[in-house]
Amino acid sequence: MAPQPTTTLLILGASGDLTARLLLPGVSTLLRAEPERRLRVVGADVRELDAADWRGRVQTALDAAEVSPAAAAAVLEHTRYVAADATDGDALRALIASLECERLVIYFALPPHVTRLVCETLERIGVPSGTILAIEKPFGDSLASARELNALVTRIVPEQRVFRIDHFLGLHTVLNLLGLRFANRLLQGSWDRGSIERVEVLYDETVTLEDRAGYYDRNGALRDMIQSHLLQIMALIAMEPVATVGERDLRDAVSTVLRAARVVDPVRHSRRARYTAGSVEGRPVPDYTGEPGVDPARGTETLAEIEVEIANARWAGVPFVLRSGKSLGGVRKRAIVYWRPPAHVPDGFRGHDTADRFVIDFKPDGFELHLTTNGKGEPFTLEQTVLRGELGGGALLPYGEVLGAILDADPRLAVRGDAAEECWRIVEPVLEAWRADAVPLEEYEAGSRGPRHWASSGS
Ligand SMILES: O=C1O[C@H](COP(=O)(O)O)[C@@H](O)[C@H](O)[C@H]1O
Repeated sequence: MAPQPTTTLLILGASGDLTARLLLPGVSTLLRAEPERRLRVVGADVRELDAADWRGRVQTALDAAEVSPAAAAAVLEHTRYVAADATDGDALRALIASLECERLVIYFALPPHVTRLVCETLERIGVPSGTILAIEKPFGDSLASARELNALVTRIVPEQRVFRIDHFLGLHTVLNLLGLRFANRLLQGSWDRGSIERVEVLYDETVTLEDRAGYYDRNGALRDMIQSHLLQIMALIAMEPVATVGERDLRDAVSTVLRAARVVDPVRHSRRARYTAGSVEGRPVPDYTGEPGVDPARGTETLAEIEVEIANARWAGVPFVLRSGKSLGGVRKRAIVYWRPPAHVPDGFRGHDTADRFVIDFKPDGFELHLTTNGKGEPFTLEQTVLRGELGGGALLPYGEVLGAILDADPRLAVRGDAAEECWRIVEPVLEAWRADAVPLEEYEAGSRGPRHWASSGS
């Protein structure tokens, strides 16, 4: 087999938190699992960063992942950091020329408005043939901006070489949804409106802003989590069976189901809230509006919920509730599929009142099947038995999984342009209703489960 070309991973925005916290560790787990990969890592950002500081960051990630000495040495030999403003055409041209690379991946670890400026620059100066663009979420900040960005990036490289990154798509449980849904008969037979009453995708976090107010306060929970990650998860739960797990089949099926999805009444079917002072896991948490970097006038929500309807023969009438928030009292990162009650439970049984459900846990990976069964001892008393299973996690961190796919030019784990637009199309009416103040911005105490009257605060 011909040797693979060396890929240069050029990280724009490399001095930021995302690179140190997620990208470099992701690259490192990839190199631990596949030390034969020929990869050069170059960081660039407007901020000056000492060469030793950058090398130290790379080395720390390689050491933490226990990458083999030979593979780590190969990366460290060539890695470097360049202080450059990538929105400046001359600076970016010089940076790309200095890479002398066989194959280039440009990774945008940048806020959406800077990503757009850099893409405009790339359109002017051009990129080496075969270049891949890997763009972090959120992809744009509205339907209109996502459309413009799609048009822009596909003037630089073809769609197949645009990787809209969503690290959730590298989560094993999320990928395992495909096996769970399509490779066993048990679930396939009851995966539709005839059997399922409601689906919830919940992503409750205990973390607060983690020094990301600059990004988060401009976006809020709906844009940060629901518009991207949770709608993608919903699509995998709801999509039609595919003939193959090939890129075209998978991404077509995701887009098709997203096209059928909508928030029927954005005022009745959305909620927003932000946290007030409280305590999370023993840590005091200040009022959101008092967090450093937050502009209280923006009215940013830290907890959001929407109810989506999928208008097709499989799902019509089944609510898909998507919720995510920060500074909550407990972590819930799961999807819950509630089955309808049986058509008839024989008279004489007692204790049958909890819906049977299938719970898919994203962190840690696993699932639970809650089934109504006969109680222990007393034969005519019903209770719920929980069957638990682990879902195979992989050797890679989600970012490693996603980066591996980028380096292999396999777009299955990336969001296609039309799907990115559909996600914005779904949330846009909600954003509009919120802008018009048609939905009140409620409050919840940090450390609680959210406003008490929200149904999703209890399940
Ligand atoms: O993309 C994001 O995801 C994280 C949650 O993902 P996890 O893998 O850490 O569970 C979220 O905290 C962050 O705000 C968001 O930007």
